Amino acid sequence: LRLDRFEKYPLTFGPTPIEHLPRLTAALGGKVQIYAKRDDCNSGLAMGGNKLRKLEYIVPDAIAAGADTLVSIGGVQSNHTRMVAATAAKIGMKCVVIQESWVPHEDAVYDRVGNILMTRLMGADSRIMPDGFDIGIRKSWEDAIQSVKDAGGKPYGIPAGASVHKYGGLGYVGFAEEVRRQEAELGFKFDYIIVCVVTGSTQAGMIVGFAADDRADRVIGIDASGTPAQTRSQVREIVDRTADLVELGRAVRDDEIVILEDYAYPAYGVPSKETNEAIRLAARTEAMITDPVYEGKSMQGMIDLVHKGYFPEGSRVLYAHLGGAPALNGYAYTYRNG
Ligand SMILES: Cc1ncc(COP(=O)(O)O)c(CNC2(C(=O)O)CC2)c1O
Repeated sequence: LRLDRFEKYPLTFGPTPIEHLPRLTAALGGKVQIYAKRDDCNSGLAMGGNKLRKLEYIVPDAIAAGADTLVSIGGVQSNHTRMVAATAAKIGMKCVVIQESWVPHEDAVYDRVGNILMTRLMGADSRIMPDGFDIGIRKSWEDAIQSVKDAGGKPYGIPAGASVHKYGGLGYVGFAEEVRRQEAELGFKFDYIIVCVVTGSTQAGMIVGFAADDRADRVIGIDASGTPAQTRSQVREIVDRTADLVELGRAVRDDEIVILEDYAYPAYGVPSKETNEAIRLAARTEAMITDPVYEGKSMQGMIDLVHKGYFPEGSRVLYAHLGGAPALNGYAYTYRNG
């Protein structure tokens, strides 16, 4: 795949570790081997996470454009806007982030802790807006870009999750290439990769990357948006754009895009009882911290799929941990009793 033709600005420590999870494997019956790839531990920038892999391919374009301000968008407890703020601080640009009201929250501290606390600490201009959840292009974001221009700045717009950005899928094509190199060292290949999907470019990049060795349909997306049709069409769009950019050489078929919709309930950013049980199981068997918005739901999905026998006995399943733990602080009330 022609990934090498794209400039990468280093924001991460490099390849992320793959670790076997023996106690979680045992807790799920021991017939499917569970591993995790720790993209949640990928950088020293403000607790890291999946968006930094994407931003490594986006930053060179922002610098080439002569921008002085990164402008992005997410919910109040967005991990993405926290990582854009971190990137701006690290490369010496200013940052404006729109934090829309994507989650009906029950905790009084929700808009003061975790991701938004760090975003503010890193000097970003974080603007809370009343608009509800939607992964698409928002007027609030376009207005923020204009406001930077009106103030004489040079804005560089990064859409939600850096997903529909022209280079949004490249980072996770690189993830697939990295996994292939690690598989060569491990002496085996993973049968499935589990990934949380919302704005789509994480899974879309993986699909293109793993299509190169005919494993696109082994990338199992667990929807956490609660708007699966919109998420699926965004994944489709990003797969096609990214496949062209890296010269995959073939079209990815619709049936190769696997997105499971059964775990996003009750709504984006609202954990179910099963989500909370999954978060506790991973924490108590492997001290692996997942969150109620994203990774808790992909963990819930993986656990359910194992119980349902979705993975043939002996399968090796790679859980992509993409970050998200800081948002737990906005759910302190939910987990007050552990
Ligand atoms: C920890 C974590 N895990 C998975 C995802 C889903 O990734 P995609 O948006 O690329 O599908 C996010 C995204 N988060 C968004 C955010 O604003 O934080 C883009 C929605 C995430 O933060």
